[in-house]
Amino acid sequence: MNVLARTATDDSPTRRTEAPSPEQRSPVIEVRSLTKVYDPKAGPVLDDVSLSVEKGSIHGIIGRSGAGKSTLVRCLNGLVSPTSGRIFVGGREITGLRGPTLRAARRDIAMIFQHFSLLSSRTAAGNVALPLEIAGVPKDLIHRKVPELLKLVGLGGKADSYPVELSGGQKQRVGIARALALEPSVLLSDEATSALDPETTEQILTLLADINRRTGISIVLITHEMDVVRQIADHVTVLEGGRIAETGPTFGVFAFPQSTVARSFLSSIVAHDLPEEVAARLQADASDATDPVLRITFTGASAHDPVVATLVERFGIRPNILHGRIDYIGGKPLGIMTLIAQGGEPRLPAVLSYLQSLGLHGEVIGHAVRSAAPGTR
Ligand SMILES: Nc1ncnc2c1ncn2[C@@H]1O[C@H](COP(=O)(O)OP(=O)(O)OP(=O)(O)O)[C@@H](O)[C@H]1O
Repeated sequence: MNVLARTATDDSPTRRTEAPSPEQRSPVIEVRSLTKVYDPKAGPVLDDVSLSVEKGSIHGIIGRSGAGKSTLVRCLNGLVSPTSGRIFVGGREITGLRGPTLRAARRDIAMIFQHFSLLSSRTAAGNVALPLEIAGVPKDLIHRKVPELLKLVGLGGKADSYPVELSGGQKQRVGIARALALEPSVLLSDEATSALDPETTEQILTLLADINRRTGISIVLITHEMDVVRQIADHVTVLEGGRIAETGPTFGVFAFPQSTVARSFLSSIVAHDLPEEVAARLQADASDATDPVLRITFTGASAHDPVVATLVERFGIRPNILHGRIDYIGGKPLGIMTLIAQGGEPRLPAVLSYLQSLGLHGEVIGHAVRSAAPGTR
């Protein structure tokens, strides 16, 4: 990669739109059966984790607190030794490396942090120059590279500012420029936007997506926030209790989550929990006094079909819509709507096959006992 051959613009897109070339599809990181035990009495913190990060991709690793994300990232950059398993970066095994060979391998994996980790005694330019100085890059080259790196992250005018004179977003931009200085093939982002407000978070994510698109650098985003993954990651791995709950293209994982943990992350952006009053009337089995509660997931082009009108006209159902919203995951529309299909119990199989024929996912999440009180909406 040559980050210096490209410069950033202000109109950078937030999402990847270009399909990766066949060369890009090979893994830049491969983790095989990684297990980490700190304390045998506490059990493994990472338990038989295998995953692959494609070259040129933005791969989110999401999990709740304690899921093992930081341990995984520390194994990837060689700060923590796995108990067992193997890690390959750019086809080269890094597990077991020590001393100078480990340091050389780590140059190819740069990192940005939640609290930026800048030296307060150095200017923005001085911070970006640091890894180049440590690597013994000649001074004249450093003088040429540093301004280009600062320009790449949109900080061309802040070379002489000290960290205390910079906003959180600007500090993270310095952190990104410093991480890119040695032209690594992987950028690890460990909760890099967690200390930033939503607007600055979006700007930093836009910058990361732009750098990924321009330079082809692979980015691994460690986060506990679904919104971060949703905005820029093309692949996601969901960690839970040290194990992989799900992994795959972001849209597929969150449009059709298989695990409880992925579903709960989805709920955090597409709030589709039932109103309490309806939840209290919900039962698992149908009876003469119930109506089915349907959750319909709309994806892609199907998001534009007149489904609700068809439920009324063709199936004679009176839909009582409880919640509906279209959101965007990796730039693709994902709609989730929950409704009580009043009068729909007898026609349920026909309704579900109609939804399936449109490529929609219909799920009966329970059966609501009819309310005596008017207005369940
Ligand atoms: N150096 C260590 N020694 C012993 N236990 C550790 C160590 N580092 C982490 N752990 C334990 O490993 C588990 C996973 O921690 P880890 O920090 O990897 O999770 P995480 O998903 O990054 O959580 P968070 O989002 O809260 O940082 C926790 O139970 C933690 O207490």
